[in-house]
Amino acid sequence: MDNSPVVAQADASLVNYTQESKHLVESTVGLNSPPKEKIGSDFDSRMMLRCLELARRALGRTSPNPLVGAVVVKDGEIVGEGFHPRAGEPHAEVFALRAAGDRARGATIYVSLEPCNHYGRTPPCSEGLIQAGVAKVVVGMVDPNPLVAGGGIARLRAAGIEVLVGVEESACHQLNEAFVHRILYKRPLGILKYAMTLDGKIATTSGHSAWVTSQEARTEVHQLRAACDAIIVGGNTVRQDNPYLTTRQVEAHNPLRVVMSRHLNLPENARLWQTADAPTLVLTEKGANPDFQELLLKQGVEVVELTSLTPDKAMAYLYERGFCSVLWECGGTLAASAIAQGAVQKVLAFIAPKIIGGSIAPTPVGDLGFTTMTEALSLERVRWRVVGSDCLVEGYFPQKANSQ
Ligand SMILES: Nc1nc(O)c(N)c(N[C@@H]2O[C@H](COP(=O)(O)O)[C@@H](O)[C@H]2O)n1
Ligand SMILES: [Zn+2]
Repeated sequence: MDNSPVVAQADASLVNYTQESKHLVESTVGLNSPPKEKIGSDFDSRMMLRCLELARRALGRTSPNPLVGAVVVKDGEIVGEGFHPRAGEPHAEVFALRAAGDRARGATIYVSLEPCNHYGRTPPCSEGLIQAGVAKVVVGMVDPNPLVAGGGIARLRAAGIEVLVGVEESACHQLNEAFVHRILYKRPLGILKYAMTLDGKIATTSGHSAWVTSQEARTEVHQLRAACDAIIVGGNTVRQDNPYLTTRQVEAHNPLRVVMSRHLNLPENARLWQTADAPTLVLTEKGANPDFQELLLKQGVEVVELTSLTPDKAMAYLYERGFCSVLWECGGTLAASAIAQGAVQKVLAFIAPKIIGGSIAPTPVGDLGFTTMTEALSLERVRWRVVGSDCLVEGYFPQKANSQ
C-alpha cells in the first residue's frame, strides 16, 4: 500500500490562480520555495509581530476569514491599531485607519496579510488605504485567496504607494495556516491531537485514561481547542470518556463540538448534551435512531444527516459551513480512518513519561493496513518541546504542491 490516500484530497490545483499570482502565492505559503532571507528592518519585524499579537485577539472567531492585525506608524510612533474581529465585520486595516484618523496621511501601515482588493462582505481595503493617503504599506504575507492573490499589492503600487512584502512572513503564515489550507485545499485543516504514555497507550486495558498527561499539557490542549473551529470525536469517545470538550481551563472561545455517530447509539446523559457551555453538532446517517434524534434536538443539539458518514464527508460538510480548522480528539479507529482519508494534515502528540503496558491497551492510531515499515507515514516540519512533565511532538503530513 502506498501513501497516496493521505494526500489524495490535498491537491492545491483545486484553486484557479492566474499564472502571475500562482507563483506569488506558492512562494508565500511555502510550496516549492527555498528558505528566505530576512525582509525589512528590526523595527519592521517588531511592528509586524505587534500585528500578529493584535490578530490573535480574535483567535477561533474569524472563520472562514483569516486572523489579521494592522498597525499605523507615523514618525516612528504607533498612531493606530486594529484587528479583524469576525467575518462580516470590517477588516483589520479599517480599524487601524479609523484609530489613526488624519494621522494616517503619509504614514506607514503594517498589516499581517495582503490588503484585499475585492468587494466581499466588506469593500476593498486597498481603496481605503489609497483614500487615507498612506505612504507605505508593509505586508506580512500574500493573501492566497484567488480574489486577492497579489491584486491588493498591485493596486497599491499602481496608486504610487510603496509596498514591502514578506516581513515576518513565516510567522504570519503560521498564524493563518488553517485559513491558507482552507483556501488551497477546499477543506478545513485537520489536526489530530492525542495524549499517550511512553509505551504508546492512550488508556489502560480497562479503558481508564484520566489522566495520561500533566495539568500543564491539559491546559495547553484547552488553548489549542480555543484556536480551532470544531473538535470531532466518535461515538466511542462519548461512551467511554464522556468528555466536555470545552476550553474551561483558559476561559476562551469554545469551538463547535462534533460527534460522528452512524447509528446514534449514544448515552442519553452524556455531558456533551447536558452542558450548554459550547454548541454541539451530531453528524449521523439518514434515518438513524429518530427517537434519539428527538432527544438531542430537545437538548439543543444540532443533528445533521449525511448520506454516508466518513471523515472526508464530515470535513467536506464543515468546509461548507465555513470552518478553517478541525481538531480530531477521537480514538484510534476514527483517527486511522481520518488519516487514511486525508482528513488529517497536522499531528500533535503529547507524550507522558509513564509506562502502563498491556498488549491490548488502546493506541492513538488504529489499523492503517500497513505491513512493512516502508509504508510508515513520515511527518515533516517536526518540532518538539516540553510541556509540564510531558513532551509535545508536532509535525505535518507531506502535501502536494500546486501542480497547475
Ligand atoms: N488584509 C485583510 N485584512 C483582514 O482583516 C481580512 N479579514 C482579510 N480578509 C480577506 O478578505 C476575504 C474576506 O472578505 P470579506 O470579509 O468577506 O469582505 C478573506 O477571504 C481574505 O481573503 N484581509
Ligand atoms: Zn480588506
